[in-house]
Amino acid sequence: MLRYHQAAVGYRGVPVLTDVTFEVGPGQILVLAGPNGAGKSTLIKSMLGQAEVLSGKATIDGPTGYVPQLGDLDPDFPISAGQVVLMGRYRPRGWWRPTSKADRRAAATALARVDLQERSRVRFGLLSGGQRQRVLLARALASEPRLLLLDEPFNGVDVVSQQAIVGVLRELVADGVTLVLSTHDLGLARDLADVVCLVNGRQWAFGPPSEVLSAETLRLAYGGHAIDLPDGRTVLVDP
Ligand SMILES: Nc1ncnc2c1ncn2[C@@H]1O[C@H](COP(=O)(O)OP(=O)(O)OP(=O)(O)O)[C@@H](O)[C@H]1O
Repeated sequence: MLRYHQAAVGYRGVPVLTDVTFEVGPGQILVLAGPNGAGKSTLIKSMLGQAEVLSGKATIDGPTGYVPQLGDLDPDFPISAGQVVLMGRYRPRGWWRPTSKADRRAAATALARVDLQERSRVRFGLLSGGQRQRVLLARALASEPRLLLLDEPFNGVDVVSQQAIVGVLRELVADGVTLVLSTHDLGLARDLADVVCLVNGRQWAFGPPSEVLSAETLRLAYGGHAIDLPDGRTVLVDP
């Protein structure tokens, strides 16, 4: 479904993240973990063709859905929740064609799946952070992806929305959809991941969470900064 081999990714020829080697199969959850600025978003963007694969090899099997970071969007954009979700039909339909009944049905089903059907006409920017994130998830679902990429999906998200999102993600993997999810929350990484890719400028480890999220590997990858351990503690580690 998704395979990177000794890849370097970055922008305009300059690498941001190197030594990326991993493999994820259908119905698996890959968590990209690492501190702020580690290159997690860049790795996700490389899967979308929005960042460059500068060397090595990347194989991506679509169709691919994308849930961007909430902060990347302008909440003042005058568009309703339902219209945002309908945008997810651009690719399957062709953006130049008018929306069909089937598109509108698919969008309504996606919005219902994240439990926001009654908010369809509400302006996107008036929803809470958690609700906006669920709308963005619904937009990605409307495109019927087999590979779903989520960039920090729980940032600025309330507990109710986080639970709703996790519930949908678990249904998706049960249907064989592959998930790639970035987070700097190591507890969340441990809870959700089948496999974890730990990055910070380069890939430091890849494998099951029990191996990758060990204190020793984290110390190496984080290089002596404050880290949130998977058991909920935050510790300061010397460089
Ligand atoms: N479009 C871009 N062009 C050039 N450099 C960029 C671009 N976007 C990000 N970078 C740089 O790439 C590095 C990694 O950023 P990235 O957003 O991938 O990290 P991250 O792990 O997702 O961090 P965060 O958790 O803060 O989102 C940063 O130094 C950033 O300045």
